[in-house]
Amino acid sequence: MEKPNSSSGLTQYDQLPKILDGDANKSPLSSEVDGQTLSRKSSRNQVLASPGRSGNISGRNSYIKRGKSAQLKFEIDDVIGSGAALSRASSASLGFSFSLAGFTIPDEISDLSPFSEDDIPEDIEVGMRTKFQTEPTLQIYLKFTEVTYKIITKGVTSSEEKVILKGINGSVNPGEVLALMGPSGCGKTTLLGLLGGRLSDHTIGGSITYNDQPYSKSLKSRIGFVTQDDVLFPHLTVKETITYAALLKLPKTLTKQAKQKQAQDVIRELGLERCQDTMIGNSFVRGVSGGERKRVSIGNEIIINPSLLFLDEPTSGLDSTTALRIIELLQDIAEAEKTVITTIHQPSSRLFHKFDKLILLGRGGRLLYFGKASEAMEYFSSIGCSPLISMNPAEFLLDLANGNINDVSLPSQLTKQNHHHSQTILLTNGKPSPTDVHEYLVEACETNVGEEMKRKATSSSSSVDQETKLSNIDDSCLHSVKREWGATWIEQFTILFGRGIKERRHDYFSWLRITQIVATAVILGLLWWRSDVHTPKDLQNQAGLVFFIAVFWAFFPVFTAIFTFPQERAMLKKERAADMYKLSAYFVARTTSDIPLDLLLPLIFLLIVYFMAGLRLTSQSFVLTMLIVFLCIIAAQGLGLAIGAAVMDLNRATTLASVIVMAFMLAGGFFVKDVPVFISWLSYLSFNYHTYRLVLKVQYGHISNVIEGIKLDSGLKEVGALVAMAIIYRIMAYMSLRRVA
Ligand SMILES: Nc1ncnc2c1ncn2[C@@H]1O[C@H](COP(=O)(O)OP(=O)(O)OP(=O)(O)O)[C@@H](O)[C@H]1O
Repeated sequence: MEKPNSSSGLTQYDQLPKILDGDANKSPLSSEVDGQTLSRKSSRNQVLASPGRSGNISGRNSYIKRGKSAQLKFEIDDVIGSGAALSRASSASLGFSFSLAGFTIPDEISDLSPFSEDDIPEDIEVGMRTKFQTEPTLQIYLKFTEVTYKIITKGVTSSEEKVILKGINGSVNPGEVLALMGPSGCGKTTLLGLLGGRLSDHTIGGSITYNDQPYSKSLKSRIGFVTQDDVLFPHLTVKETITYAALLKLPKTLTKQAKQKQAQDVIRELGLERCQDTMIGNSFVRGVSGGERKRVSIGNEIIINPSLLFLDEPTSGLDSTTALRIIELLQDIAEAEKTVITTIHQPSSRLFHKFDKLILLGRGGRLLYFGKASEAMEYFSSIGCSPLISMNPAEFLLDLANGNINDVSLPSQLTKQNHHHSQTILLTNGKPSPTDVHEYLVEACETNVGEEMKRKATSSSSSVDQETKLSNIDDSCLHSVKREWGATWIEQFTILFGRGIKERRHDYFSWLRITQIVATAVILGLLWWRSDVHTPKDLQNQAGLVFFIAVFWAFFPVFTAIFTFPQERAMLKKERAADMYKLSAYFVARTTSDIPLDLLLPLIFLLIVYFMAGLRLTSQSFVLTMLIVFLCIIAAQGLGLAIGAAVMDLNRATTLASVIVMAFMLAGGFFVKDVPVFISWLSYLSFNYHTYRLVLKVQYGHISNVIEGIKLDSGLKEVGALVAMAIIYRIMAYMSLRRVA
């Protein structure tokens, strides 16, 4: 969308009365008609009339009611009055079809008389379309020139350089939606990541600027980045997800209530009210639909009112109607002067016409087109490439980018060139090879229009620069070095702690898990039913149970804790990239939020086993045994966390953990009484060893100082060792985590 009314400096709200008061010819709607194209705002008015899109612009409904008839009439007049302009119109919503011969207008549309008040669905009268994030935000224009990106893949003997992107130029202004299109593997996601500041290393070439300044960390809080896979907690509801994002991301100056209200506003704006109490879900848990999940991901990002919004294939896997809703949503967001950049795989014709600008990438990350989406077909036609049959423009462009030229007419010089070089160039049915076509398109883009594009990119950015200055928004904050956290450390900790408990309550209190613990406890209770320690043999028998308890409550937490960081890696990276919280706050919250839940199950376990098996029946012994088991769990959790954070891969982590845990168990003092000196250090590292000794002391310390060949002392050394393990393993886990986030 070209910037409407840029010189007027009016906000969209300010403009609305003008439009609706019938001054249609001077309205932004008409001012956006650029050459042969209809503006997005113009086409958006079609959407206004579609049922189901309600929102609230309280206080402005009177304008809307007054003007809607004129507005819609204006729209139809515009559409019918300009044949070429139809290419920009929201054709599908009116039932237009695109073909080589041009657009055809269905009879029922051409017969339309102007709309009357009665034609407007009720819900539109009530609320009209949602306005997005109308609070002023720093307008950012993004410009990139000659962007290149290489990766170096290291083999066993040599390393190889691979060019992912080469010579990419473009720009995008506030209020515009730029689509990145191209065949799979052409580098769309990579380009998006580069523009969004998500990729940074020395192999990046060219220049990427934000209001003519390079990327700085302070931009993080102004960028929303929606990844291709929705990174959301499956067990949180829609409302919880967006509210937690609001609490963590919105500035400290807002109260908790204000943040919650903002979350509720976003839920409403995104039309998620009906499913706000539904869990997000995943492949195991039934949750919201794919389209709703995508909207939640978008909501998570727009909650901060970002100036720049990046989206990686937001319509993938969605049906065409849902995909259309998502793209309309992006338009709504852009209209609030945000800069929106999205990759898109294979948009339908309807979707394609909704983008303002387009970048078409070819194989090897080469630029084939940058410009207005509505002018792409015209451009390719001007260089001699047109579809031979009726097809969706996006399909045609992707065919060209993929080298599929079966239904494409090509310029004569390309065919002639083949005749001259028939020895070297493969011909397919008299057509040039896809590689030649690709080269031709790249060269055409570079030589014929590359310079023009660069010039346009520069001129449009400077015009926005001018506007940005006019808007009186201080952009010095764009380049401040200091990070702005949305909450204090303590608040971050509290929010993350609460979120952790909510997300995992289902795991911990799943009936499966409780059944597992209760069943194990009952089996142990039955096997050691009312055991006593009257004889050394009985004592040896019961010591077996004590050792089992020490092993069981070490294995269990290690293998649970291993999953903690690898499972949340994507979420952690995403949230840290957005500077949502300090790593230390996340780490402490994440590791402590498991503790209450992890301590409840052993309590249930011990209550069953202790009394069934007839362990020492004094309240002091029970409490001490319980505390020792708790300490063992906390130490073992530390090891699990450290392994998970160091390896960050579940397969490798579980393999490593099983070896370590088995070694600790064998060195625990039950199986091998006299551990050889050269490996005796292993016993001191084993939490099983310390736990076993402590429980032996509590249970049988009153009988003898030597139990099962183990000399029992005060137990302080063992307690110290377990406490040290709990701390040291956690420090190791934190250090490992710093590498990845
Ligand atoms: N870290 C990496 N290591 C090796 N290859 C990489 C890396 N990152 C990207 N690539 C390669 O770069 C190319 C572009 O990847 P990218 O994900 O950007 O493509 P894409 O256009 O988004 O693909 P798709 O549409 O299938 O998602 C691919 O060939 C990919 O294999």
